[in-house]
Amino acid sequence: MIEAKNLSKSFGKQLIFKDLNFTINDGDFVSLIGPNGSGKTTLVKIMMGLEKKTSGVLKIDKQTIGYVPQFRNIDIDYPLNIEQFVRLNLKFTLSPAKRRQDNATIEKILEKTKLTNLKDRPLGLASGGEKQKAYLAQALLNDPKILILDESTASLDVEVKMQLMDLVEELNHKYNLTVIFITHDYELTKKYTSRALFFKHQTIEEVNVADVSEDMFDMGG
Ligand SMILES: Nc1ncnc2c1ncn2[C@@H]1O[C@H](COP(=O)(O)OP(=O)(O)OP(=O)(O)O)[C@@H](O)[C@H]1O
Repeated sequence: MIEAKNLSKSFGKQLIFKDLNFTINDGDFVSLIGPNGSGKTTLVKIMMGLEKKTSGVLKIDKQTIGYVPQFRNIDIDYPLNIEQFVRLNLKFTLSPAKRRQDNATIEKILEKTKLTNLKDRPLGLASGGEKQKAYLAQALLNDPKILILDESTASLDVEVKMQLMDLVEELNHKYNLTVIFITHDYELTKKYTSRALFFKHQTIEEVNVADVSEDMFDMGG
């Protein structure tokens, strides 16, 4: 469970948000929506311990968080294949027993993310959706209880976005994985998320997903 009480953040004199109060329960599939610059990424950075809050309380049960970034293309000559890329998040070990365990973990994760048949494909030659699945697999490596998708579907084709989200939805259902989805995508918010937290005027408001409207994603700030 994640619980914020009067959580505030400023960068110098710039107030980003003030007195946020919300709870995210285990197994929730929540979207964080709102205009550019409203503080969505800043909030998840605070959750991940990458950024300091200014005041208030943020309680997160001691649990690992997986993070999937926005899609960025990877050069065609990137040296690793999909399996090697997913392995990057493993700690290097010389212990044969630990290596066997790691191999089993990798196999399981590739299966979970439906990458088993693609594991030898050079990442640079993989499609956009396959690359995002590889990032997802990496994020799942340490068995997180919370998965943060930071605009992870942006710049993917509609069909590919849906495939990635179907997979995330399956993980959410099967493993009660909490999903926090930062997005500017109206359709995906409606289709996949069960709760929406709307960043507006330096605060957030819980909105029924049925009442989410396109203007809430206004890019104008
Ligand atoms: N390290 C930093 N130092 C100073 N200002 C920052 C820093 N990080 C973010 N900001 C500012 O904080 C504000 C909120 O940024 P943030 O990235 O959290 O917004 P966002 O809602 O995720 O935006 P977007 O939808 O465009 O990704 C912006 O004005 C940004 O410029």
